[in-house]
Parts: sequence; C-alpha cells; structure tokens
Amino acid sequence: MAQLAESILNYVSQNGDVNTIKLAKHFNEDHQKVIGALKSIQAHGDLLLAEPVSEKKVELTDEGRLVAENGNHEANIFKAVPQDGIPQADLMKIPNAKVGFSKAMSAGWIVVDKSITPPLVKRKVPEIEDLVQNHLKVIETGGTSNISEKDKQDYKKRKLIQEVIIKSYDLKKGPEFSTSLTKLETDLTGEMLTTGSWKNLKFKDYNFDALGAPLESGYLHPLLKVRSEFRQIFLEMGFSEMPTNNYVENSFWNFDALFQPQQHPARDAHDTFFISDPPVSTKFPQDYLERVKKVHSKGGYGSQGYGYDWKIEEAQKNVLRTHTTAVSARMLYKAAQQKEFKPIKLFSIDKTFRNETLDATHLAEFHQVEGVIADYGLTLGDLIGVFAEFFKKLGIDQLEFKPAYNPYTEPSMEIFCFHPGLGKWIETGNSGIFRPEMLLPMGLPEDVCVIAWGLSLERPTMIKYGFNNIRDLVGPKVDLEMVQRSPICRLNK
Ligand SMILES: N[C@@H](Cc1ccccc1)C(=O)O
Repeated sequence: MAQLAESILNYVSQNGDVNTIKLAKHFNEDHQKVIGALKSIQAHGDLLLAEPVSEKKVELTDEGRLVAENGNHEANIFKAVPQDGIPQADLMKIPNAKVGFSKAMSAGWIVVDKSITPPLVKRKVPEIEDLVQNHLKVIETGGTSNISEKDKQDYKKRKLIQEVIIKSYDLKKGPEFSTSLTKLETDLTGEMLTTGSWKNLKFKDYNFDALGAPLESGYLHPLLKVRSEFRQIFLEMGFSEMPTNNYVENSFWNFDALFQPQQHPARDAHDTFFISDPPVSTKFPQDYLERVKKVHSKGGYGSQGYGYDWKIEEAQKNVLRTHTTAVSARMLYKAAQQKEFKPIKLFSIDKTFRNETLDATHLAEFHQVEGVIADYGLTLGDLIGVFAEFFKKLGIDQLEFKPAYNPYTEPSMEIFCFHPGLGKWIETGNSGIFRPEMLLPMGLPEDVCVIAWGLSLERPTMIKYGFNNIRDLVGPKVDLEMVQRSPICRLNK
C-alpha cells in the first residue's frame, strides 16, 4: 500500500493532474486499491487534492460479453443455414434459436420454404453483417461514439449492455505536496513533550470508527444480559425485587400455601426434586398453617375446599422450588402481617427446578421471571393493562390470551406474543388473579386483589440470540467464546 501511495505521488509530481481510473490502468491495479492508497496519502495531510467525479459508463452484461465473443443470436441462425437450406426443427436446436430465428426472419435474412415437406429454412441474402457483435466489441473496449442512441436503447432492452456509475477522483497537487510519506506518529510520548519535538511531527488522525480491543475482563452470559433488561423494565415500572436466594423450599410454601392439593400431580416425583438431607422443615407460622389446612380440607372464605385429609408430613417435605411463586407466597404472607396493608408491586428473576425430560428446549433447571401486584380492587382489566405496558417495553405490542388453569389463580390466562421476526405467535407465560383460598388465610384484607404472572427467562433469550438448542446456552457444552461475542441485549430492537 505504502509503495502504491508513493508511486501515485511520483506520478503526479512528473505528469501533473490525473484521474484515479487512469492511474489504476497505468499501474495495472484494481481501482479500489488506488482509492485505498489515496486515503492513506490523505491521512498524511493535504498532499493531494482529490475532487470526486462520477461518470456514467456503458458496459456489457454477461450475455453481452457472450454475444461479443460468439456473435449475435440472429447472425448465428443465419450462419447455421447452409446454401441448400435446413429443416426448421434442426435449426431450432442451436442455442437461443427462438429469439435468433424471429429476428433473422424480420431482418429479411432467411425464409421458410413451405413448398417442401418438411419445410426448409433458406438464406434470403448472400451475406450479412453482424452489426450487434461489432457494436458490442466496440463498447467492450470503452468506445460508444459511433453507435446510435436507438441501437444503444435496443441493446439495453435486450440486456446486452447496462449503464453503471463509476466513482473516481481527479487528483492534483495539494498545499503540502511531497513525493515521500513520513511515518505518522501514533503516540504522544513524554520525550516528545520535553524536547519539544512534537511541534515538527505529524500525528495520525484518530480513527473513531475502529473497533476497540476486546476487554480483558469477565463477560456477562446472555441469560444475565436478558435478566438485567427484564430487571430494568420492572424497576422502571416501580416494582421491588423479592429475595429469591433460597433454592430449597418446603412443600408448604411451594404448594400448600398456593392452594395446590396434596395429591396434585405436580408434587409427585415426576416433576419435583425432593431433598433427602434434610428431608423436612419444621418451622411454620402455626396459626397460618392451621388456616391453610382448614381451607384445603374443609373449605372456608366462601369455598368448599378440596375435602381431603390434609397432612402436615406432606407439607413438611423439602423440595427444590418448582416455581418462584413460592417466594411470592412468602412475600404476600409477610405483607399481610403488617399493621396496615399497603399496596405492593414485586418481581423476581431466579432459578427454579423441575424433573423434566431433557431435550432441546427443556432443562431440569430454568429461570422464572415473576411479577406480582397486590392492591385494592384490581381486576382482569388491570392484569391485561399491566401486560400491555410490560410487553411494550419488550418491544412486543401484539398480545393474545388463552384461558388456562392453575390451582392458585382464577381466572388464569396463558400469554401469547406475536414475534414479528419469527412471524408467529409464541407462548410466553402464564398469569392470573390469585384465589381467595390462597390470599385470605394469609390474613390479607378481603378487598385486596393480587394479579401475577410468570415467564421463563430462557425462552426470550433463545429467541433473542437465535439459539435453538438450550444446551448451547446453558450447561457444560456452552462455548465460552459465544459468551464473549454475544452483544448487549436490547429487547426492544
Ligand atoms: N407459577 C406459574 C407462573 C404463574 C405465576 C403467577 C401467576 C400465575 C402463574 C408457573 O410456574 O408457570
């Protein structure tokens, strides 16, 4: 590059003004390379003045090049017709015969003699001039002057030629012209400052478009990036974060407090990881536990309950929490114990565990994004309104809801979002209004209503970063370079 740059300077010094296309031909170099060398000359100051010029040029298309080489379709048809004629079917076997035949007919070069069967194609004139081929040959070498505008239009229509715009520069000597390039300094050193040598040195311009060096630091995993985006959205909406640092729960908070009957299938060993050491919890708020027992077995608060024999042994079993709604239950119970109930908006984003069959989209542990609002007189309309705002901040404004079932919410709705990138509706989460059988035993005022929803964190992360196997995102097979390469997550772009 430096060599080409100096050759350009020498050329201008000896021959004066020149255009970069001419230089490219002269040095037998690619025009883009000449432009690159010009840019590096310009980085050294005003050695050259470069005036941009754009010029329309006509050049041959691929097909045009073939015609220039082998002749025009109609001329090839003419050449293929021998003195005594040829059956039309044989003639039509040559390439581009259809176009060539009709053009040769209308030019009056050939005739079809129908007095014989099969009809014979014969020459009508002794010889022809392949004007198209001759013209294209001229255009190929850069000349167009003696070709009529009408012919040019015709060739353009036949896609034999095309117009291109070529950008180049007219160069002339600048105020700082020199034929040699001094090395540009990139660092201002202490020595330059003390000796004053910096005054006579030339410094390289800052390149603000250059990529920075990779940081020598830790990198956030995509899941953590998406988590911080969700967290930001909750904080903007005035939610406070729940403490979720207890992966081990007992069944009481994970299930019973949420009005999930003790025979519920989610509790059996297919879905829940039970803890063997220590297998049980022993401390519970006793009066609350009694109220939970009663609502399950006998009902109350206007409910019939489930009418089964509720057992403390079942509630004591320690488990890896199967959802963060266990934490929401603890927080709501705590809020109910305050002297005066105050409305609350809570969220959490943390791990949950389920004994799932592992596949491309399921792992035995995943993160839940959970939101809870407790206030007087909330309705399903509020739940939908909060979703509209929450999902709008994620960049999603098309939502649909499907009735669903959870033991602890009524009504319950699955949330579907339309993903414009994937062009389809995606099941995103689950939601509902907590049942009185869950809230009233806690001691919350009767007219307090609690709306809540839960999403997975992995799903939007996989969509956002384009993963289709969860093992590429989580687990021992994760590519650490993927973690470094993954950009910051902006959910709404
Ligand atoms: N706990 C539910 C999510 C949810 C939270 C709050 C209300 C309703 C549903 C789940 O695990 O899927």
